[in-house]
Parts: sequence; structure tokens; C-alpha cells
Amino acid sequence: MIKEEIQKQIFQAVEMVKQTNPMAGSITNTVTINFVANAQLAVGGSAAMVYLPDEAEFLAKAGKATYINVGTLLPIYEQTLPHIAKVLHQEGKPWVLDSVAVGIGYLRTKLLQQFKDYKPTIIRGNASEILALAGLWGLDGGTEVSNVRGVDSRDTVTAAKAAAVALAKWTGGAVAVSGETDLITDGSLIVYSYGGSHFMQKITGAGCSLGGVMAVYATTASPFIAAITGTAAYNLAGARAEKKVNGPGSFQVHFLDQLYEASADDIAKNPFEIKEV
Ligand SMILES: Nc1ncnc2c1ncn2[C@@H]1O[C@H](COP(=O)(O)OP(=O)(O)OP(=O)(O)O)[C@@H](O)[C@H]1O
Ligand SMILES: Cc1ncsc1CCO
Ligand SMILES: [Mg+2]
Repeated sequence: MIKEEIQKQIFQAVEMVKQTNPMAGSITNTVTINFVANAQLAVGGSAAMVYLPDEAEFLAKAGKATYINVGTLLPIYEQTLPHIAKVLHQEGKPWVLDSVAVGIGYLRTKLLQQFKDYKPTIIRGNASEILALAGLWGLDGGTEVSNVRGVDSRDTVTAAKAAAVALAKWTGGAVAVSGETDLITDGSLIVYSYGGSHFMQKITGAGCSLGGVMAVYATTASPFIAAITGTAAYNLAGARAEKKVNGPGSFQVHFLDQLYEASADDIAKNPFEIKEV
């Protein structure tokens, strides 16, 4: 795909979301649940967060895409998450997996292992999470032992390239690795997306909310374009917000404003590079 074609599809995804207010339901962590919903609303989507299996199934069927984030697991998730992943897989509906803190605890490991066969359409995470998920799934380039520090990365984005490609080849969807420069792949092409702000590491949930926003774009665009579009919007809004603030508190507020204000044209033109795998 040539750069102009990707830019055209980014533009269309942003416009379509602004015009149609698509709903993407979420099962996400309790730390950043509010920020995820606010970011989804800022780009033009509609948010709904649930915990219970039947409610998750309802949202999965009612929406065109779903966001699943395993950041803070509750006992009920042992029922909710495999159930909803199966429903999404069977219905052929796109879903985004954020494999937060992969490596911690028995339930998280079991759930993330189960997701392998349900093939998340977009896998999003920081570099250590992508490396550890590929390792857990026995794919090339993964790390056998998770190097994640709680929810934070200890690896560089480029170190996760082979793992990201292997995950994308397995799912047939897209994988997005976040960091100073973001990497997005569909298994054959790699997009490097530039921008953002160091303040994004000083607020919690920049990554979680990015996953929620990717789910909003996945209601209308292919997994690869949805992942690129969300990332470009974040890199643009982050860079613009940084110019207006001196600290993380006001950054979060300005970031949401910039996400809301970013036009389809601005997001499509945010700097990125395309490489073959
Ligand atoms: N040093 C940085 N400079 C510019 N942008 C950054 C930097 N670090 C992260 N970002 C941006 O922040 C967003 C979230 O990425 P990050 O890697 O921090 O996610 P995460 O670790 O999963 O976050 P969280 O778990 O807190 O939600 C991405 O859009 C990324 O481009
Ligand atoms: C801080 C934190 N702890 C569990 S989930 C989460 C949000 C960022 O991933
Ligand atoms: Mg994260």
C-alpha cells in the first residue's frame, strides 16, 4: 500500500467516526476506565463499559468493534473474557486486545493464553507486553519470561518488531507497539508513526485509551488502518498538547481537547514512514 492510499484511508476513518458516532463497548481496567471512555468520545465515538458476561455479549453484538484490556482483573473476568472473545471471533467482529501486565498472576496468563485461538483483530501494547505475549503464544521473537515492570515497558519498540510481526501473521490482523516512536504492522508492512509527548508516560492510560480509540476506528476501517489512525491521532494530539502545558495534570486535559480538535486532514498528515517487513 502506498503512502497516499494509507493517508486517504486514515482521512476516511476519522471522518466516518466523526459523522456516525459508532459505539465500541469495552471491558477495561478500573484505573483508566474513565479516560478510555473520554478519549473514545473525543474522537467522535460512543463508549460503554461493562464487566458481566451477558452484558459483554450484548455490547459485542450491538457494536461493530470491542475493546478488551486485562489491566485489573476481577474474578468474574474468568467467565466474561473467554466468552466475549469467542462471541467476537464467531461473529467475525473486530476487537482490540491490550495485554496489560502480561506475566503477572495465574488468571491473566490463562486468559491471555486462551485469546490465542480467538485471534484479536488488533493487538496493542507497549514493547515488553508485545514481546511477552508473543512468548506466551510460542511465536517467533517473543520473550519466554515477561520483562514487563508492572504495567510499564522495559524494552524498546524496535526490539519488539519480530514479535509484533509474528503476532500479526498469526492473527491476520494488526499489531501496534507504543513508545516514543510507534510501530504498527499487518505482518507484511510496518508503519512507524512519529510525534507524541514525554508527558504521555507521566499520565496513566495513554496506552489504554489508545486501544479504546483504535476500537472506535475499527468499527469503520481495516485493523491496520484503525491501528495507524488511532496512533496518528495520539501522536498529533500529544505533540500539540505538550506545547500548551508544564505538567501532566494539565497535559491530560489539553490532550483530550487536542484529540477532539484534530481534523481528519491533520491526522492523515501526521508524519509516518512505511517499510516492508
Ligand atoms: N517518550 C514518548 N514520546 C512520545 N510519545 C510517547 C512516548 N511514550 C509514549 N508515547 C505515546 O503514548 C501513547 C501510549 O504509549 P505507552 O507506550 O506509554 O503505552 P502504555 O505503556 O501501554 O500506557 P498505559 O499502560 O499507561 O496506558 C502512544 O501514543 C505513544 O506514542
Ligand atoms: C496503572 C495500572 N495498573 C493496572 S492497569 C493500569 C493502567 C495502565 O496500564
Ligand atoms: Mg499499557
